[in-house]
Amino acid sequence: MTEAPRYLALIPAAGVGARMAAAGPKQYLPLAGRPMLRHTLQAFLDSEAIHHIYVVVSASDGYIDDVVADCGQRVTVLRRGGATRMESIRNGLRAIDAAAGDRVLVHDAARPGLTPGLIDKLIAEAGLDPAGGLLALRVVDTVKSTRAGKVETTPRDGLWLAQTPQMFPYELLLRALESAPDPEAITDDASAVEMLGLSPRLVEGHPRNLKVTLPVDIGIAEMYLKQDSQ
Ligand SMILES: Nc1ccn([C@@H]2O[C@H](COP(=O)(O)OP(=O)(O)OP(=O)(O)O)[C@@H](O)[C@H]2O)c(=O)n1
Ligand SMILES: C[C@](O)(CO)[C@H](O)COP(=O)(O)O
Repeated sequence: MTEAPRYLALIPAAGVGARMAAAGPKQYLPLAGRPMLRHTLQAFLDSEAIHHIYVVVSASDGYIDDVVADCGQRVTVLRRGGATRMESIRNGLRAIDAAAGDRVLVHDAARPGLTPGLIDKLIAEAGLDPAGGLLALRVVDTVKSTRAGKVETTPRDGLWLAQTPQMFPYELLLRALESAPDPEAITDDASAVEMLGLSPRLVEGHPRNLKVTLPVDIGIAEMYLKQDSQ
């Protein structure tokens, strides 16, 4: 009988938040009374499917110890952040205690609206898929392109916006990131896996799982997080 895989979370949290332009890294901004990253961690702590949680931060990070102080033994901090998201993830994958069949769920620290329900849905629908899977949203607006030097409309049918978590067998993700022709140009983990000719499964996500990127996103994320505490 084949054993069920272990599910490990890997949270890249070594960015500087240039587009947020706050006084410090955006993953530590207070949202509904807690640092953003603490909300993100809570979704994984509340999912019984998650065996262990790894957080990748920069070597000089001065905030993380306070944030994980009450998280217990299921959280490990890796001070191995790189210059790009992909580099931070690659460094993290090389450092975690993972076996061949384990699945790794990579999730942005900057998506604090994730819920245990969304994690469990991703695992239920794609947990055993050999090509992995990710949460994503169907495009609901009309899409314009200016790439050809003029305005063109691209049919939205079949277009999705990638969210995280993005989940893959450990060995596959590491191989994909180590063999990608230009890993620094890749903006999500699934792209690296697609370059190996595989087709990760798309699982319908939720708007509350937005990536907090610009100052305007703070209020939206807080609205969802405050709803949870009512
Ligand atoms: N060198 C980097 C860059 C990003 N990230 C992480 O990757 C996630 C998604 O990246 P993004 O939202 O782009 O965050 P930043 O890189 O911090 O933002 P910006 O691009 O505006 O600087 C974030 O949780 C961020 O902390 C990381 O671990 N290491
Ligand atoms: C991985 C990601 O969250 C998918 O939407 C996103 O691409 C990462 O953020 P970035 O701003 O593109 O680095």
